[in-house]
Amino acid sequence: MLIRKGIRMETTPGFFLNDIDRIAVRDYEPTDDDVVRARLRTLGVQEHRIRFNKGPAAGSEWCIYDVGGSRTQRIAWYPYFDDCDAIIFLAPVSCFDERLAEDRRVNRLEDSYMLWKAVVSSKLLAKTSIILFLNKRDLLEQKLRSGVLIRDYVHSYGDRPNEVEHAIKYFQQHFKDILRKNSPEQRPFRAHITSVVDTKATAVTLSVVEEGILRDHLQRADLL
Ligand SMILES: Nc1nc2c(ncn2[C@@H]2O[C@H](COP(=O)(O)OP(=O)(O)OP(=O)(O)O)[C@@H](O)[C@H]2O)c(=O)[nH]1
Ligand SMILES: [Mg+2]
Repeated sequence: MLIRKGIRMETTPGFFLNDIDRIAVRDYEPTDDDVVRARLRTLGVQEHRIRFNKGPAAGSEWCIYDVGGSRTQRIAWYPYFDDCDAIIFLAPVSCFDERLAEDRRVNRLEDSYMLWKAVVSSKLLAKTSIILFLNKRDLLEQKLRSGVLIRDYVHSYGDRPNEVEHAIKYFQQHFKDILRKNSPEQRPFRAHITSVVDTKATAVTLSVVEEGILRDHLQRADLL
């Protein structure tokens, strides 16, 4: 745990401890890598305005809302659904064997499926682009390598190979089926496999997402 400028940060195990000599100095300044590894719980809704000065969205300003994901925070989302072009939905694929901190009876992956179903079936969001990030791929890989068996937690996984690519394909198909069955209007299934702590790869993913959101936005404007 790091305490800095009044912010409590829980950390990805090992990452900060391995770098303790760099961090435990008086004039420590966090790097981008430190920032993405910090566990900084979002309370309520945080608004960020970003002006693009290059790429397809150059010249425009986007308003990005970061919403708290835990169950008690979700009620705060609804006022933002009204006028929103796109949602990036992060589902942690490494969490198939974990339970919610706020309700130990609920498996985290099951909770992501339920929340995804609620979001994609919302009539208010029928025209909103929804992009799924199957996130924490790196942690899924570590977990499977350490010997955790998916079928012990996800019984329907059966005899499929206990390997990262097979697992992601299986989870992804489940999200896709939920979208197909519950979306009030037909819409494409857009998914990316991510480890958002890999800032370079994430920048590439985000530029693809940016283009897609712009395209959808222009298409909607054309239809109006
Ligand atoms: N290794 C790894 N760690 C990740 C990844 N994505 C998020 N994390 C870590 O997971 C922890 C939680 O990330 P946060 O961004 O604080 O979580 P959040 O989903 O916004 O949670 P709330 O703010 O409570 O909704 C942090 O320590 C992140 O560094 C990933 O793809 N790989
Ligand atoms: Mg957050």
